[in-house]
Amino acid sequence: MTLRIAEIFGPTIQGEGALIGEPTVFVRAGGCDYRCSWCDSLHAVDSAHRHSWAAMETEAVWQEVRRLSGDQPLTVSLSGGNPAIQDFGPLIARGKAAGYRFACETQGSIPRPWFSDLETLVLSPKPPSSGEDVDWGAFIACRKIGAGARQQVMKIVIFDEADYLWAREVHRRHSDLPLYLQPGNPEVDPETPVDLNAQAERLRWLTERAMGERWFAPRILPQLHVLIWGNKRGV
Ligand SMILES: C[S@@+](CC[C@H](N)C(=O)[O-])C[C@H]1O[C@@H](n2cnc3c(N)ncnc32)[C@H](O)[C@@H]1O
Ligand SMILES: Nc1nc2[nH]cc(C(=O)O)c2c(=O)[nH]1
Ligand code: SF4
Ligand SMILES: [Mg+2]
Repeated sequence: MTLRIAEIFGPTIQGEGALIGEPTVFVRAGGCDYRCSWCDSLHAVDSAHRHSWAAMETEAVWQEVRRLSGDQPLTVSLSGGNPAIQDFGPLIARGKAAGYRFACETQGSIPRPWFSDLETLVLSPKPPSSGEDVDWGAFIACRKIGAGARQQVMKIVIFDEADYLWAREVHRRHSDLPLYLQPGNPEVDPETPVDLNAQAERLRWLTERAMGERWFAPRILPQLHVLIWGNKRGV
């Protein structure tokens, strides 16, 4: 199986959502069916960056994961781009046989049989500020396969009041999925420093908005890697 890979990096800590703080190696797939206005990983999305993506056999990806982890089993997070465009089934099988665990971050637009082989499926439907429209039929198909994973969670990025109200409504329809909210980071150029005070202010607004109306369903978290390294790539 040949895979289009934008980058493989780590070990680092998972900076977002349910597995925050977990030692992780990231495999970032090249290519995405979405173009979110605020995407922080355009180097894995925009075909202008295609030349920097590598065509790698599953075995080569696996060997790189082994090298980075020093052969110690840990969590491998499949992200992107949308990793669901490609077939990560063989990589997951290879890694699981060696005791590694797999997580996947996807917007939930393409269902894949290998979702059921994951430890953690993170579904991240996109709110109005992204400029994308969610195909809820596809999202529900992803959920159905994801039911075979050990856990399945939802993570929503919030930039503004419209996103917040949207997240409340989505949670109403999918209240059985544990929900994580994170404030959006509007500065995604890796060369420009992140304004951490402004990020803290967005987190404060989001927290007070939810607590103010006694909405206790979501866990609200910052992007830990952004606090540590800003928009640096490969961390
Ligand atoms: C780069 S995406 C790749 C995986 C998949 N395409 C997705 O969107 O779920 C990984 C995570 O980063 C989030 N994300 C992307 N840009 C962001 C930004 N500017 N601020 C906060 N989170 C962002 C996405 O919503 C997603 O949860
Ligand atoms: N440390 C760290 N945590 C992350 N969580 C989600 C990421 C992603 O871009 O998919 C990411 C990332 O790029 N780095
Ligand atoms: S779906 Fe994910 S990778 Fe694709 S453009 Fe949106 S945030 Fe970026
Ligand atoms: Mg990211």
